[in-house]
Amino acid sequence: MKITDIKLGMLRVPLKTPFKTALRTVNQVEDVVVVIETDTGHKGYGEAPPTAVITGDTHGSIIEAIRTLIRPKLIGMKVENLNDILATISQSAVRNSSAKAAVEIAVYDLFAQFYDAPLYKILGGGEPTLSTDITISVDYIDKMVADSVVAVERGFESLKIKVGKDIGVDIERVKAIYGAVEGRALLRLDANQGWTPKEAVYAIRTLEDAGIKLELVEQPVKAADLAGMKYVTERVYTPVMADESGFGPREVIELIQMRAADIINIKLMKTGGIANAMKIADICGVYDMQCMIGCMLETSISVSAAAHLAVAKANIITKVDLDGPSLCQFNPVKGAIEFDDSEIRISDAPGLGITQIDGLEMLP
Ligand SMILES: C[C@H](N)C(=O)N[C@H](CCC(=O)O)C(=O)O
Ligand SMILES: [Mg+2]
Repeated sequence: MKITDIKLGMLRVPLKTPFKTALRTVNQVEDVVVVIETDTGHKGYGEAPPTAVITGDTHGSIIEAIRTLIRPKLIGMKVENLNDILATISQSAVRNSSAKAAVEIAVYDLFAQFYDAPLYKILGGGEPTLSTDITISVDYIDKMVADSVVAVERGFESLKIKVGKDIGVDIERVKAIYGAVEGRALLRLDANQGWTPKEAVYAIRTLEDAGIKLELVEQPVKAADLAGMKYVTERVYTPVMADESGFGPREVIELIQMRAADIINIKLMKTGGIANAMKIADICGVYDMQCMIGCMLETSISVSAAAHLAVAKANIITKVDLDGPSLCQFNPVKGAIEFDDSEIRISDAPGLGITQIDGLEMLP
């Protein structure tokens, strides 16, 4: 199965409600879609969101990297020579992790189709179901409480509460939400780098002292401040999870060796795709460290790849934050994965199982 072309498109889907974090506010998913064509007629799909505040990637940088640095090298390569293709993508440029992830996901989609098996079986097997949390955007306290109650009533058992805007209000936000949903859902906080190390320790200890049990706190301090991550991790009982601080395997090894986090959030858009994500899961397995599988603002194209990976590594990837498609007003992707509120069911069709993408605008 030879790669004959790599085409790009744009997929736009409005969100149900604005997505607000300490880093940004977004109203719609607007992602670059990769379609890899082959001489057998099979197509592989991938997706890259422009999360400039986290990955540095924009629409322009994603499109340019794929068109000029990756596409010319991949055309003519055989899908069954997966490791050659992975090395070629990885060596095509430094960084550009979202562009690399989108292409790699499409290649894995084809590789699994070549063997006529769903991707998770190629990655190691497992049960094709997952349960995800849902994000509660940082907002006025009353709005966050109302959103949390609705999410719990829809059956979500884990809520990812965005904080990191103002330490005093953040503490009140979490207390109010905990009071409203206590015993009905686990609370994960994500500060998206919004606190200083001292603020983070103060906030988490204040919540712990108030008897509030948090499942974890994600990325309390600036991404590059590993000493700050360690400072917080050492001083609180609540597990601290690294997100923006850990992109690839090397950074994760550093985080582990420094003991700067208790959990790692693996996202394909940070790792540059599935191969590095598997390496990170294996590294964490060696150190008995748990992982979360996370996503950016993505539809079911790339979220389905993350879901396949998660079920294949379910012994290490024990936490799931794959709510991108749930935040969208509609699902433009047919096949792949089915969402029933918190429950995700992976298709048993070959590859990612994508059969149709509505509203995909191909780029010239
Ligand atoms: C969508 C997912 N639940 C999430 O919260 N991801 C964010 C980053 C997403 C973004 O800003 O696009 C995270 O874990 O920090
Ligand atoms: Mg995060």
